[in-house]
Amino acid sequence: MSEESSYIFGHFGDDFKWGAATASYQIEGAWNIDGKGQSIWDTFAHTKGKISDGSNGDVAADSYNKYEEDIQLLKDIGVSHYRFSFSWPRILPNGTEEGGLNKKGIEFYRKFLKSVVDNGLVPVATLYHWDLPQVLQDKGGWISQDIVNHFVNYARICFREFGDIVKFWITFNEPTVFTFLGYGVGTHAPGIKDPLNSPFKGGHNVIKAHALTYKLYNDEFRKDNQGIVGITLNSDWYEPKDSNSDKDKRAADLGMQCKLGWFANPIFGDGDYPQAMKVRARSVSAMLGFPGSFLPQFTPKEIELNKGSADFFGLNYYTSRYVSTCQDFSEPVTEAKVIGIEQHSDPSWKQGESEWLKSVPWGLRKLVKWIHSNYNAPDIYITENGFSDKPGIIEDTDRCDYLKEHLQELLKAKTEDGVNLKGYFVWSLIDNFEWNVGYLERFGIYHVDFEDPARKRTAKKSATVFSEIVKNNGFTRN
Ligand SMILES: CCCCCCCCCCCCC/C=C/[C@@H](O)[C@@H](N)CO[C@@H]1O[C@H](CO)[C@@H](O)[C@H](O)[C@H]1O
Repeated sequence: MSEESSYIFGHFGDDFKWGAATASYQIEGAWNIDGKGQSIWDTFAHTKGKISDGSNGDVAADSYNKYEEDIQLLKDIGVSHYRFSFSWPRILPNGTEEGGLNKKGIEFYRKFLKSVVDNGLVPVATLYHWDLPQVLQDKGGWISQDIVNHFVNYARICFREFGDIVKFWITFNEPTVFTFLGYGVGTHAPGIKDPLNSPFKGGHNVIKAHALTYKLYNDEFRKDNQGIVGITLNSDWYEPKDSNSDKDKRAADLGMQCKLGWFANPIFGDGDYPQAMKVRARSVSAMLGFPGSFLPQFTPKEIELNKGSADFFGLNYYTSRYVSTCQDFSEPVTEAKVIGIEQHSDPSWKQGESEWLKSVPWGLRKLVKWIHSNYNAPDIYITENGFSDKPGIIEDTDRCDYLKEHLQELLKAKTEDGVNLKGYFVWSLIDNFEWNVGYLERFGIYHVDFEDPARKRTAKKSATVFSEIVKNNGFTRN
């Protein structure tokens, strides 16, 4: 089952962008400071039993106060771009402008952005990295149709307040994850368990909100601000368990269509959900006595709006799976059971500290090639890629190997396969709050001491290894 790989030398090209990524709830802290409203992650993490180590993001890496230091770290590793996210409730504590704009929140982000650009870095802003204002969740959150306009209005405020500085926008981070884990299995905020209905209703609203936000930028901001707007989707690569089995090949394709295609096909494909996903949703619905399909339908007008609503494809990649077919639908309902597949891994794959994360570099090359050929060769930015280990490791050899090996595969995809790869952002710049597992799994190339009130940052070995690749813009012979 192993895949051959070879080491190559070469560079990514002059226009390739290097960066590091973070997200507001995971690093900022200051959860109730300077007028910030409560987010669903504040509520969730403050609820006993939801986070493995009982922690929360109240202080996190304290980047609200230490962002200048973070910017210095970015300069130290030599990247040109910083991917961060705006906290919606820091800007709109009650979710909407009518509920009051938080001037201090706007001032904070303008100060932060000024420092980013004054230091010669390019800001890449994610509008939504999962911290929905709690007030909006109380009105139904992503399941409510009203959220579409609320999001577009929030986006308008960000374009208006920050569009002179921010030219690189990502509407959503990983919608499959926040809809399925947040509204399906309930391990993420807001903790709703309804695997066969709510994630798909929520996802439908996310796609509509994304497409309308893209239109908004085109109609009202693009001419003056000259920026780009895209979305970040995540996917594992699904490889047939037996490459000679047609059944396994179909299972792997179904996995790709349901996981990546769910959001990619409407935006980068024909404007609608993938046919295979629609068929699967109808058959699962029939099996469970759900009338029609749990997958909502777009109107022809919505399909037109969805189609082509991104200037680039943001991709987060962490791991891959071998896949075979599976008809088991016993409790608990998992993502794989909904899709109708069984997932397998190879014992030789290096295991991260996160149970779901195994290092499979060749999967990334196959994934970007798949995107290239299925969605008409879009510009692709790897907006996240990284490896987890235990707290406290500074000599993080496994992460160094992971980054080098994944960048090797990307170099092959770019130089040998002709994939339009435009940039790479490591996840993450610094150790941070890793959602439902708190601080037990670390992804930073800089260590953060969460016991220290000063949240001291220390470079790990991977910071040096990564910065060397950035400096060489690839892999050179010494
Ligand atoms: C009939 C159709 C059925 C479709 C069903 C599809 C179900 C999709 C379920 C998705 C669940 C995915 C769980 C995987 C999660 C990881 O990839 C995720 N943790 C990655 O998140 C990003 O990575 C960082 C490290 O975990 C994280 O800190 C960052 O904030 C995330 O952006």
